[in-house]
Amino acid sequence: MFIESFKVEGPNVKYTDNEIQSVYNYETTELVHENMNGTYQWVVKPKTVKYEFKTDIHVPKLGVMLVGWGGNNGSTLTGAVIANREGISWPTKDKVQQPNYFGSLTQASTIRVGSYNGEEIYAPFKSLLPMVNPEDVVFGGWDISDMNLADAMVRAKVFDIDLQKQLRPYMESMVPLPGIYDPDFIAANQGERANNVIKGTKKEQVQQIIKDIRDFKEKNKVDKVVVLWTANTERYSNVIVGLNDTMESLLGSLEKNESEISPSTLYAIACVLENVPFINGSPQNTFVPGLIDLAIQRNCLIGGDDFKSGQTKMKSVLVDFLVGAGIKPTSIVSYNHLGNNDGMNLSAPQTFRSKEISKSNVVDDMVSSNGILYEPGEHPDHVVVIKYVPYVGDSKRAMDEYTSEIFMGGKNTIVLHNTCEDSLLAAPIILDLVLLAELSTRIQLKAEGEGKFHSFHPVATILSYLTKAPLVPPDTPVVNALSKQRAMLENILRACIGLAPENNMILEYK
Ligand SMILES: NC(=O)c1ccc[n+]([C@@H]2O[C@H](COP(=O)([O-])OP(=O)(O)OC[C@H]3O[C@@H](n4cnc5c(N)ncnc54)[C@H](O)[C@@H]3O)[C@@H](O)[C@H]2O)c1
Ligand SMILES: O=P([O-])([O-])O[C@@H]1[C@@H](O)[C@H](O)[C@@H](O)[C@H](O)[C@@H]1O
Repeated sequence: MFIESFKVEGPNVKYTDNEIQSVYNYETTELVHENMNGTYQWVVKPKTVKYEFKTDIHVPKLGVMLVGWGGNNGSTLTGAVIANREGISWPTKDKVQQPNYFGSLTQASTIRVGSYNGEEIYAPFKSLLPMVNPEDVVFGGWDISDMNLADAMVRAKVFDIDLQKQLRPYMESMVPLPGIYDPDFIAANQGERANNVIKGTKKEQVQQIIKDIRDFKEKNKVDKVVVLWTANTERYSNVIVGLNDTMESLLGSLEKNESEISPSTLYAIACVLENVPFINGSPQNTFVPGLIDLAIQRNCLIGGDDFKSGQTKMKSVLVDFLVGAGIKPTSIVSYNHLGNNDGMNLSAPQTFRSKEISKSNVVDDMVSSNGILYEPGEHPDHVVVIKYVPYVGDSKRAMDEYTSEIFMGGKNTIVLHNTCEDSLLAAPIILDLVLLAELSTRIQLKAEGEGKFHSFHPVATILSYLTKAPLVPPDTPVVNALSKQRAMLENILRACIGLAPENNMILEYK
């Protein structure tokens, strides 16, 4: 059964006029490798750590500034939120289509709250904690192309024509601010659209981005801004000692107008200096060590990398299932072709390499979790291929082949064909990223023994369900398995309202 909302009553939660306070006993383990009579024994010791959480329940008026606003993803998300807000429906050859948020974890998924008269009861994921309503979000942003959002929507060829016609009046007045353009970091084929760029030194460009954020905040009277990169994939920046390896070297390089600082890192510097959360939806290493250092020093949320939307999302499910079932993937071949501008940009070797890295590392944690199947250092053959085929446009076609070793020398091969519709999968993920980033900045926590409440670590691992290559703090494990990422997120939000993690035991019925 589905319920729209619920309230928790119990000793572990208190609702006040300003916040939700909770107490959560974090049940974990501590491992020791003990020498017991000459032989070493791993000893696992259950450990309970008491946490306190408090969540500010005042939902702000949120501004979302997209870098690459005029792109397929940016125009698609903007149009979709308008369609939902205005209740715009449109005829298709099958039916009259209603707007929705399908594909958004926060807006279209549910969580189990318990059983009632023998029936499982589910509630909206977004009912866990007060979140921004997407239809209250004010969108803006930058693009190196000056095309207005209505024309950009046409260029994207994502929405049905009748929907585009109805959205045009709302979007044609939306014009992206000039962006920071550096042809050295994206494919040369992007040059023809770069007619809307910020001139000046890199430092002057950063200062302009900061001014843009302040002007946007003032003009739209928003309480908070979150910036998200959905611009084109850049090549990796070279990480060089003295250039960008520390906060000081990065800021020093900015002063010296060093060419190796990428546009995405410049936007990120501006956001961190302005204490505005910055999320990277692409695979490049925007967050060079110096930027991470700066974000930590300024306690500003950063998150990424690379939206996990289709082929890789499926991979982080399938490999988790196979390895978890004791089946040994030995060969993973992931091919896809697409015809949108992202695909054109990825046709350049240096930008493709950024995407190849993020799409390839996603199985590492699952493989290293099973020493029965894999020897130390052993891993499946893993190939990623992306081809640009203009005709298919945004309708990316992914084809995967998974070959595994099974019982007694057997082999199993799974072949998938996945028509991903790139922007219709990515846009709801962008929405979740900005809403969850904003929510996480309203949560404070304190473990027993810590003197005072503090925010989550600025490197927002909490967003990892939504990214191919989760950015984590130094010395933190990377988890890519989708089910574990979703459970982590849900259980942290459950802890904020005094609910235990969903353990799926349903002991009462065993
Ligand atoms: N399913 C998906 O669509 C998906 C999944 C994961 C990651 N991504 C990533 O999301 C990004 C956007 O995808 P898309 O399909 O919307 O691409 P797109 O090419 O349609 O849009 C990118 C936009 O960014 C603009 N741009 C490029 N460099 C800029 C800069 N420095 N400053 C401001 N604007 C700039 C371009 O003019 C373009 O309008 C890509 O990097 C892509 O790899 C997409
Ligand atoms: O998310 P996913 O489907 O694994 O990966 C996708 C790639 O296969 C595609 O070529 C690229 O254009 C998208 O940006 C996205 O990164």
